[in-house]
Amino acid sequence: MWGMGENNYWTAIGTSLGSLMFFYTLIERFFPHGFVRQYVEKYWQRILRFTNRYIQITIDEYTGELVDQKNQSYTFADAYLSAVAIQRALQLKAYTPKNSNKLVLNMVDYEMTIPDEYHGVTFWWMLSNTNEIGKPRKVDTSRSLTLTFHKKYRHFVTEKYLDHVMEKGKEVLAQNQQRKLYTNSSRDNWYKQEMWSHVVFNHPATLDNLAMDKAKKEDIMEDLIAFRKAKAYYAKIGKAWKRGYLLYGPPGTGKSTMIAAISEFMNYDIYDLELKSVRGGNSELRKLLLDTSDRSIIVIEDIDCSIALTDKRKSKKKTSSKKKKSYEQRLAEIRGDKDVTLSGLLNFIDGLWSSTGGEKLIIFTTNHVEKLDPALIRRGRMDKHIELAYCSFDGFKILAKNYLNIDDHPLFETIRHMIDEARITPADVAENLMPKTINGGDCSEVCLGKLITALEKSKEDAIRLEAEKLLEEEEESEEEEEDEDF
Ligand SMILES: Nc1ncnc2c1ncn2[C@@H]1O[C@H](COP(=O)(O)OP(=O)(O)OP(=O)(O)O)[C@@H](O)[C@H]1O
Repeated sequence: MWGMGENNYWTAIGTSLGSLMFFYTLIERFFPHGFVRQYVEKYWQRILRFTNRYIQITIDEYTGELVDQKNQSYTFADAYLSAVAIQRALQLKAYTPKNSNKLVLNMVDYEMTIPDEYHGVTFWWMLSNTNEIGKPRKVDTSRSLTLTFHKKYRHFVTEKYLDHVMEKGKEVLAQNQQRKLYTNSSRDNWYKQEMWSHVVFNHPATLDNLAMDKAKKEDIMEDLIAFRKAKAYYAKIGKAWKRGYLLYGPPGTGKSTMIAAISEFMNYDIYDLELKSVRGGNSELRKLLLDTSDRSIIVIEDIDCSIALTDKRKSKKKTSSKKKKSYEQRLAEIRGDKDVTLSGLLNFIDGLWSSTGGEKLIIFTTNHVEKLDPALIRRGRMDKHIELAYCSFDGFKILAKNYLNIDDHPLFETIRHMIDEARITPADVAENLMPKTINGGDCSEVCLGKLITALEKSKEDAIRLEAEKLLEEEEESEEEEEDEDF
């Protein structure tokens, strides 16, 4: 009898389990993936709330009653959670932001729980349309994010986890945004009180396809990565989170291309500051620079041509050019334009800068590094000096890969022997490697042949230039000797 009863008992359990499995499979079959899990988690979070072992933190979408008082923390946490939701394959909505052609995935608008794990601790986030469950906010479209965690992790959350959420959220936002190129040279938007106008920046240059020695490139990448991670370090040493790069080298060696590549690598916007267009002098420069956003690169190209290189030299220049002034100078005089001075620029780089937030690179470029005032480029202002040189064999190989999609060719050996002596710029190498017709055929042989001819010519030119220089020097020293005899 007892045996029979036991059998019935197990049969009943088996049948119940079977039915449960059947219903669960049916629900999972006909409802979206994760439907059951999502609802269990949603109520689980509410249950946790009523035990006194758990703490909840709410981040509202708006800081006040008005919709324009957007809470930055909400924006970052929202972006972070969207990324977590993607990883966990939860339900998402897709949209394309204004001024962008990128598809962005975001959390759905109704109540939804997202579990997140950080350093082995599980957190629960809930997106809701109300401030507190059951209490609607005054701002119609208001939403909030509620974080639930065990109270033993209180310090961990406030000291580590929330910082992690904000940092990662910023990164996600930056990846979703398109880079912009700002310029101050057009005054089209001044009536709107906008000092900078911008276009979407889609330059194809990357540090990978930049022709440059491998070791030098790696050094730059390491420097940039270290800078990006150095927020706490800069705060600790009490310095503004900024870094200055000086790019120098002959025309066509890739200074502008490198700026575009750094912008791509860091995902920073570029502010192309045209000093000659700063008509209001140092005070306008100050306003312009205060109007730049964090995570950006401020570029002054051809710094030697943009500003009088020392204030002293400038005043000399002024007196000597009294008789013969250019049309632009006359125009500036009549308009009452004020000059940006070297001391104004230095003052900004050192002092003012500290009050403008953080994570900014400032890049100067020049073809004539020897002309620059040492005060302008001393370490601490321009922390890293990068020479963009004539094309090396390493650089050529990158260009051959970019333009011809080849890693090797029998003509490479000839090029290896010639390229250093030829002193040819990457721009000239690129010009020769560019196929003239795009017919899909392999034109490597022809393009490499063209490059070899260009290398021969360039080498011949370099020799001729050297001979002329020697001749000039000899003539000068002969003249000096004659003067001494006389
Ligand atoms: N190092 C490089 N790697 C890849 N392409 C390059 C490089 N240098 C130059 N080029 C090619 O040559 C063109 C001109 O280069 P770029 O304008 O960057 O040179 P630059 O040094 O800034 O010149 P300038 O001093 O005249 O402004 C670029 O559009 C790019 O196609």
